[in-house]
This record gives sequence, structure tokens and C-alpha cells, in this order.
Amino acid sequence: MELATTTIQERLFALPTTAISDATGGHTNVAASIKPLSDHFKIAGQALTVRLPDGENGAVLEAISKAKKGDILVIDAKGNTNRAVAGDFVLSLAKGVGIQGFVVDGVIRDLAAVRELDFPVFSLGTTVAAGNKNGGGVVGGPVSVGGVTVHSGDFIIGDIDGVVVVPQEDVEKIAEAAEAKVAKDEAREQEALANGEESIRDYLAKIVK
Ligand SMILES: O=C([O-])CC(=O)C(=O)O
Repeated sequence: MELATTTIQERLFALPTTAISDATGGHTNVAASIKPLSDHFKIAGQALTVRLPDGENGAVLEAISKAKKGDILVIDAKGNTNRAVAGDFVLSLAKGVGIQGFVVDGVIRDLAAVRELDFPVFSLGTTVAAGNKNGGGVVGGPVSVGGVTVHSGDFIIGDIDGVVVVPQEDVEKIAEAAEAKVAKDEAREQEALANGEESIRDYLAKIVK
């Protein structure tokens, strides 16, 4: 009989970003200004990084062509909010080759169509303007996104609360600590809330001296 094995990606996908933040100490939390463009967007996978010159987006296509299935494109657009790194067409290409989502220190456009496409994008927001196509940019090098350095291969987890980064070498340890935190939170909730006001008062009496 073959045993089902849970991959690290599946374990991360099952965890809330909040528990991962608790496990990392929050040192690699992406700035809160980078938000999911739909509340239900959830991602967990490995980064393929892209660094763009100001206002440009040509290298995004290069990254889409190089990405492995399940990768998350992590795009350093230096916080530029005037020009889109992608719109619904480019995001459809990304979804079509199996990319899992985008995390962008910048903006996209065509939000209505992107929501329709149901492709997870975490960004500073949207703009109406296309990116310039003069070339330049680096795929696969270190980037800075929302104040956090990301290398290709690092793990990225995003949900309604935001985006966290887990360096590749720490992922087993952090997943384990985050799972333990979830279990601890569940036990606390059970203890405090199991029996309405009575258990809440018992819980508070133990904590508040
Ligand atoms: O060309 C662009 O800058 C992006 C765009 O509009 C799309 O992907 O639909």
C-alpha cells in the first residue's frame, strides 16, 4: 500500500499566515500595504523573482516562460503605482502555464477581469496605465518586496491577512512551529470558549492577576 505523503507546500497551504508570522517572529512579513485583490485569494509555494526597472514590465513575460508549475512570481517594481506590471492578458498567460499567483511591490490593472479569472494577485493595488516595454529587468536574482528580501526558491504564503516569506532553508522548522502554534491556539480557544461566559471568566481569572 502506498502511503499518502503531505508535501511541504500542502502543509504551508493549510496554515494561516498569522501562525507562520508567529513562528518566524514576523521578521519576514511583507509590508501590510501589499494586499490580496480578492479576500479569498490564498497562495503557498516557491518564489520565482523578478526585478523591474521603474515603470517597465517586459521581464514579467520572461519569468512566465521560465516558471515551474506552482511557482509564485514575486515582482519587485520598487513600489511604483503608476504603471501596471501586468493586466488580465499577462495574468491569463501566467495562470495558463500553471503559475500559482503574483506578489507585487507595485500594481496591476484590469481588476474586474482578474477577479473573474480567479488568479491570486497580492499587490499595492491597481492602476489604469500599462507598463512600458523598453526592456530590462532581472529574473531569478534577489529582490526586495514590501521591505523583505526574497530569493528564488523561498516559500511565499499569502492570504486575507497579507503575505509572509519563509527562507527555503528554514521551511521545515517554521512549518512545524506554525503547526504547533495552530494546535496551541485551538486548545486555548477550546478552554476559554467551550462553556460560554463561565469558561471565559475562568480563563481570564487565570491570566489577569
Ligand atoms: O500590456 C500590459 O502592460 C499588461 C496588460 O495590459 C495585460 O496584460 O492585459
